Amino acid sequence: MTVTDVSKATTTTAIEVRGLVKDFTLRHNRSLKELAMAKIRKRPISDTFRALHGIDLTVQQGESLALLGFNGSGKSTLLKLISGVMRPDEGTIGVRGRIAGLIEVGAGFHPDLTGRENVFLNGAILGMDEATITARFDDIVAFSEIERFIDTEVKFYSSGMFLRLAFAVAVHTDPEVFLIDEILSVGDEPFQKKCLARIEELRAEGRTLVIVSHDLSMVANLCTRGVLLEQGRIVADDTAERVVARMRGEG
Ligand SMILES: Nc1ncnc2c1ncn2[C@@H]1O[C@H](COP(=O)(O)OP(=O)(O)OP(=O)(O)O)[C@@H](O)[C@H]1O
Repeated sequence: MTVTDVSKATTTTAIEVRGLVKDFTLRHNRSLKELAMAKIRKRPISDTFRALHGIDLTVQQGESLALLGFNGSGKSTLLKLISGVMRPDEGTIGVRGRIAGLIEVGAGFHPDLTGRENVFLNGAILGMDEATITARFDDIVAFSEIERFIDTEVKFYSSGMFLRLAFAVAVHTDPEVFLIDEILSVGDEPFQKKCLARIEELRAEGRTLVIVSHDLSMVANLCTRGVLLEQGRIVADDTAERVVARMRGEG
């Protein structure tokens, strides 16, 4: 986790983000001649792109928040910073409680290990001890419905199979804060429905959810709050329904 200081936040705060800035370096492929000319002319061969411009966001425990915005607006970058897989250039991030993130298909899995070995690896990354993973192993595999392939190396898995195992492990870590990026879309419809039902249960139990999705109907149903990003800035923070309506040009 990047920073875990929620001292100034209230006791019900789950996520506290202040002044978050993220820059990426854009490199350009150039020929040797162009590189030499750039050096002679003292022109930079790379430039910086600011993906997030000082984001402030507080999420209360038990809130279900949809991060919305068009392609490239900074949603995944913000989620990666909150989950701790990426570090900000400026600003602070505080998260209270056990956090599980489904951010990229296959992230946290080792390709040369089997599904079974990866359940233990991924479970450990998400903070479960070996005895707990062993106790929950059968439930994890049953949820994923990929029993037949559990001893196959995951480099042979399809993206839907990765999602199945990753989602199954993540929900069995008993997360207090659950971050989900677009990846549900790689699951087939029955599995997506099963994931959504489980997410609903987590919400009903008072877990904090942050969801990135382009499925506007789904997030309008699932989430209570919507935050709209535009070019790395928050431009709306309202009910999910109203933010979805605005994105559809109705608001
Ligand atoms: N590793 C990286 N290197 C360079 N630029 C990046 C990197 N990751 C993201 N970006 C850029 O940052 C901006 C925000 O990207 P991000 O993936 O957060 O957007 P998004 O809102 O999740 O988009 P989408 O809806 O298409 O998934 C984009 O312009 C993207 O090209």
